[in-house]
Amino acid sequence: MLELQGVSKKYGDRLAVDDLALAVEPGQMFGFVGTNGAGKTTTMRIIMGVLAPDAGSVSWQGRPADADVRRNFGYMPEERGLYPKMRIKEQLAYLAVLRGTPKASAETAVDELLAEFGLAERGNDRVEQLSLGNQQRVQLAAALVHDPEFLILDEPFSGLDPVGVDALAHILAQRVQRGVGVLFSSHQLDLVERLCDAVGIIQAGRIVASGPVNELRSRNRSRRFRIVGSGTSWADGLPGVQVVERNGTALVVELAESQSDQVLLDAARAAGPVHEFRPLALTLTELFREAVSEPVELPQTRETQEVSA
Ligand SMILES: Nc1ncnc2c1ncn2[C@@H]1O[C@H](COP(=O)(O)OP(=O)(O)OP(=O)(O)O)[C@@H](O)[C@H]1O
Repeated sequence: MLELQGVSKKYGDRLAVDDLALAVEPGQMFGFVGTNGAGKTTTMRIIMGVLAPDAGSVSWQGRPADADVRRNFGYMPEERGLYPKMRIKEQLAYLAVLRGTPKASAETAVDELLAEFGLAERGNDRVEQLSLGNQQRVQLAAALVHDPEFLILDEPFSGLDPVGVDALAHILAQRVQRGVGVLFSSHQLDLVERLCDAVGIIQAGRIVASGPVNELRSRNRSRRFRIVGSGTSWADGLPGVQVVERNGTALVVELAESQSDQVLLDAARAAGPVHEFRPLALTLTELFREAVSEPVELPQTRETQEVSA
């Protein structure tokens, strides 16, 4: 298990990560989500040892994460960082050797990865000759080439078209099936919801919600209900009830915090027989909105800091 405990990091007097704790199991796909500047990249850099935290610890399988432990990690940094002019095969083999893979097995691993990524024919091309989607695949290949047990991926899906997203998601899902843990950041909540078993929602450097998506759903009561009854006009003008969707005799409504679901049910029954009455599962977007709705003072942006510095 990858575990972070009490991790804090300041840039000057700006607190970017604040007493952060999270845990990701082997074989788990963990989505790390938060608004711009929430502290995702900083956290991932701390996990990889690129940045030192001011406080707290990072451990893997119970061992403090030192350089040795981190050799088990594969990393796709925000700033990417492949050499655009170097040939793909050469570059990947170089990275594998750098991380301790013997040269002969590095070359085999590169060939296998390129075949898996549909890039077998492109091994002798330079990175800059590839499309953005293919460059992103090579970036992922660079994170995978030494067969790591854990992957830290900073926005791996950004800028990809739906085909590219599916290709990358498929490759990651295969690794997860083999027991590799994956922590990736993303702003695409629908994608995170589709791919991840668990999520961590970060706001202003703090984890405001984390855990398996289903658990988060059951902890947060939905305010949306689907009702199939007699007509739909009975819901009009009901205090604290907003009609979201009508379809024949089916209705989806959003209930205000102040309104009780029992009042809604009574109103539906007063209009005639009710055939269905159920809260709708929260989407990750709704969970996210709920989790970040607590007012937390947002950190100054990098730009603001630079201007005021
Ligand atoms: N090198 C730096 N110097 C000063 N402040 C920084 C630096 N790097 C990040 N910050 C600030 O720290 C906070 C967290 O930034 P970070 O990049 O970790 O967030 P993020 O969640 O990855 O954001 P995004 O989704 O926009 O990539 C922000 O307020 C940012 O402006």
